[in-house]
Amino acid sequence: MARAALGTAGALGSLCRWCARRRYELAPGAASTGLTGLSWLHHLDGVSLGEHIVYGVATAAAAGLAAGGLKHKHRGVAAAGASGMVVLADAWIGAGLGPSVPSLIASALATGGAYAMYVPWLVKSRQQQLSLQVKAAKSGVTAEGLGTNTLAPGLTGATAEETALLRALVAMLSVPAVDVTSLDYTPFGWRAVIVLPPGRNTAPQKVIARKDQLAANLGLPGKLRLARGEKDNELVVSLYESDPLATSIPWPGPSTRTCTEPAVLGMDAFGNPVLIPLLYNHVLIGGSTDNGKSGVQSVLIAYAVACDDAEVLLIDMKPGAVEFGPWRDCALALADSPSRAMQLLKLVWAEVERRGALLAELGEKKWVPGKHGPAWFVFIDELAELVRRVPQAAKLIESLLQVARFVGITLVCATQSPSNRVFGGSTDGRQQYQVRIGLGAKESTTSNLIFGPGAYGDGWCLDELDAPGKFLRWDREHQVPVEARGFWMTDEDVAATSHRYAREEGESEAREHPEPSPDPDDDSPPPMPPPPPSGGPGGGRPVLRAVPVFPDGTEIADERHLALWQAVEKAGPQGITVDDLVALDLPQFAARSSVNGPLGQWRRKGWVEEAGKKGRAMAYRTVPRHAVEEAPEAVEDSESATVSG
Ligand SMILES: Nc1ncnc2c1ncn2[C@@H]1O[C@H](COP(=O)(O)OP(=O)(O)OP(=O)(O)O)[C@@H](O)[C@H]1O
Repeated sequence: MARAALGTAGALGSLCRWCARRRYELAPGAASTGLTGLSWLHHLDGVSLGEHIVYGVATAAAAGLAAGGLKHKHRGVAAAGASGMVVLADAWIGAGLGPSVPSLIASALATGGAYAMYVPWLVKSRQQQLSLQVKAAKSGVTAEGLGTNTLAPGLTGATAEETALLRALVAMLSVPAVDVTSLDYTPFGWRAVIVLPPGRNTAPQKVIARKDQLAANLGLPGKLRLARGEKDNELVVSLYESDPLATSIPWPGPSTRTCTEPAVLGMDAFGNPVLIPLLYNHVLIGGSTDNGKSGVQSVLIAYAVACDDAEVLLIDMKPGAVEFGPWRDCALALADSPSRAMQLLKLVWAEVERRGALLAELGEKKWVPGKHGPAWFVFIDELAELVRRVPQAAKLIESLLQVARFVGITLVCATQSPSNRVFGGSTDGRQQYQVRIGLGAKESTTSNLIFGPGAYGDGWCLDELDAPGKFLRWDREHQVPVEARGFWMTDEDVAATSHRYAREEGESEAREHPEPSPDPDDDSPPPMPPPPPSGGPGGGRPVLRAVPVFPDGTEIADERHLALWQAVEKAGPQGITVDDLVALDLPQFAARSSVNGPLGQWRRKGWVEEAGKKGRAMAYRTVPRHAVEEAPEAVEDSESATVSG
């Protein structure tokens, strides 16, 4: 009830503001309608014969005046007489007949006539006053110096803020704005949408680039924010008089138990909750260090673990998984090193294939959590670090981004330094992220890399976010930047949530994973889904194997190198020759030259040594690990060294 009343009051307020803004355009229509209304009132009161005679005489006099004006070619007198005649006739008909079709026709004719005369005058007068103002501005005379009454009516808005904005814009562009389509008062100040005029330097991006000038022209206290509106000629102007997001907003707890509803990430400056539809939408989170990326991810993880129809898989590239470690107990899998990350990604890929095959069997197009099985949310912290350390992960992630959505698998990737390499190299993987969240970052390039080329110029300015956890969100339905702040989860919140949604000890089954029910009319056995990958639904928590490492502790992320390394290790103390390694026909090592590359590097690092001659060729063996620990620091060398055979 109270909400309906508030809504009605808001709508009324908007209507009044619109009328005030358009008062010059509405004036003739309002006058004519008012006159007709009064004449109907007169009708209700009863019109005497004497009054009819007065109406008649006045109308005839006005007609006489118009005729006289025409006869003596006096345009002014003719126009005044004609208008008077129309207006008086309208009033007479209204008073005589009351609310009726003839009265409405007379009123419409009077209104039309009034506009026919008024519009050319209004346009001319606005042009004159504008040119006067521009001339005055050029010769250094202030608007006030001209006198308030000479200010162009087109530059006087419905409110003081609107007027200030229109004048600040015309002082900068020398052309008035076409329209102010909305001006709303918000918890932080006000926000207006302006339609900019055509011209050489009047595009929103050009105005945004001159924000400081506009702020100076405006001369109002507060912080000015500009952004491109939904249309190419729209500018969104926000004046933050206060900052409703200045203090952190405590996390209110999980909002839902199903991932078919969106996650609530925080609040925006208008006081609205920021809803992130995580299901079927990959999310990219970017921003420089200590600006709240992990905080945002924590809120999203908390949402996902609370959902009965979702599973969480985590990849944390920070040593020791400091960010995601606390969520270990409620995650289906946690990878804390490059090789484990790769295994986890492969596991996810296998699951994508399994789900795809299952959907094909069922003849369905989309994975529905709860019906087909749980949605998977794969969170990756420090995406750039993952791609740097495991380059082949980029391609796999790109493939997942392209196909995983419709099988209910969503990637949520956070990175400090988004770059094309992070997005999979040549192709623009960024486009696969349907939701993008930008946290504070000093460089404009970060804005462009997260939100797309030119975003900074359109107002997606991450350098203006002045507190950790503040962000701008972009998705299909939010194309205009609005400052928001993520909920803040304390360590205690994380620990309590992780404990509350922890998976049972030894839980073998993941979430319920329904199979299609057989068709009673169909004798053939129901389609069997392909076997799940190790772990995951039906297989419980996946086990990420022990990580194979080189003697210096770095992981052997490349599988082909791993096979070669294992072949040398397997040969034992007597070693193996290059020809024997080639004879093993390992992938990518079918020629001496390809074996020589890594073998040479390992020798230079002191991991592999000569084991003596076998026939005419030198055999090689791995150096015992304790010996390697004492070996001098390895020299990074991308060039392959040749090993003699
Ligand atoms: N939503 C928030 N509200 C208030 N303060 C926050 C919020 N998010 C983060 N912070 C503050 O900022 C600090 C850094 O946050 P966080 O660790 O999430 O940043 P980050 O961008 O992930 O950093 P890094 O790149 O080092 O991982 C936190 O310790 C906290 O004090």
